[in-house]
Amino acid sequence: MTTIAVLGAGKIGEALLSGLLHGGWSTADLMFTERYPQRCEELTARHGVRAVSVPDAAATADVLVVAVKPQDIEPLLGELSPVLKPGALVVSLCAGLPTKLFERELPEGTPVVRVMPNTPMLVGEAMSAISAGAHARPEHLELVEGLLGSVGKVLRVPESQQDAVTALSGSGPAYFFFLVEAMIDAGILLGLPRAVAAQLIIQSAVGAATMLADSGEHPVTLREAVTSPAGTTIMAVRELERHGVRAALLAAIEAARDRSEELGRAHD
Ligand SMILES: NC(=O)C1=CN([C@@H]2O[C@H](COP(=O)(O)OP(=O)(O)OC[C@H]3O[C@@H](n4cnc5c(N)ncnc54)[C@H](O)[C@@H]3O)[C@@H](O)[C@H]2O)C=CC1
Ligand SMILES: O=C(O)[C@@H]1CCC=N1
Repeated sequence: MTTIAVLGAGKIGEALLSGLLHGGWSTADLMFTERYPQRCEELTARHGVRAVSVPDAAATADVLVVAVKPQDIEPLLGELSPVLKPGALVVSLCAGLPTKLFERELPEGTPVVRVMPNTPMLVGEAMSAISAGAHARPEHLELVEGLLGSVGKVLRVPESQQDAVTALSGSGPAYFFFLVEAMIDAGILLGLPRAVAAQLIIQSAVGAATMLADSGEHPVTLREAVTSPAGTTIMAVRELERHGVRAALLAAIEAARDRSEELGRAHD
């Protein structure tokens, strides 16, 4: 069995551990490192996975999944590089950071796979996009596909598309949460109790997402089916267009892509 160490078990690192456990992985094959002892205790209590040091992780794990903030990458790679086992695979979940940064800081020939996952990993519904570094072979990509396939869907993309992927699906869940939050507020504006508004909107989101995923229909077709001539929906759509919601989404996602590129350039 492949042994996985998550280096930096914050929000996404914990989501990966939790998703893998739900996907059938055993606690014996998983471990993590964390800089705060309290966080180690909390995660071990919650998931039964053991906390280890970076040298212990490097000595035992076949796959080292780096899940620290991009700003914290250099000290971690400085700690990892001298203890990394030859042949171990390094998987980065870090937004913006190119594989060449890892290849520069780690021993010559280290296979690196860059991944952009998202937090629905927690419920087995992640969207992850993966790209090979210079020394990653087909079997490394297959291993990562197997790993992430147990917590959601996986797509291979050229690394040049990873900043756009980060802006779309990496950050994407936040945009949906933002919309849901605003729509629940609209229910409050119309005088509904918060719990009622939340139930109405969350179930509508689940239903709409399931239709998008399962029907094979284009979103425009699905939206048109809700939009009756001179009905209620077209009145709302006119307001969405008047307030530039489509343009706002285009600009927002472009800004997220630009930030991902900037995070990478900070380590040139
Ligand atoms: N939160 C999200 O939705 C997503 C995050 N990512 C990427 O995942 C990475 C982590 O993001 P989050 O989990 O949101 O951040 P976070 O701040 O929740 O987690 C990072 C964790 O790393 C730990 N850490 C930092 N330096 C360490 C070191 N040297 N040794 C051991 N532990 C160390 C911190 O204590 C913290 O718990 C980032 O690079 C981010 O771009 C990628 C996709 C989605
Ligand atoms: O906001 C961020 O930087 C991270 C990367 C993608 C989602 N969260």
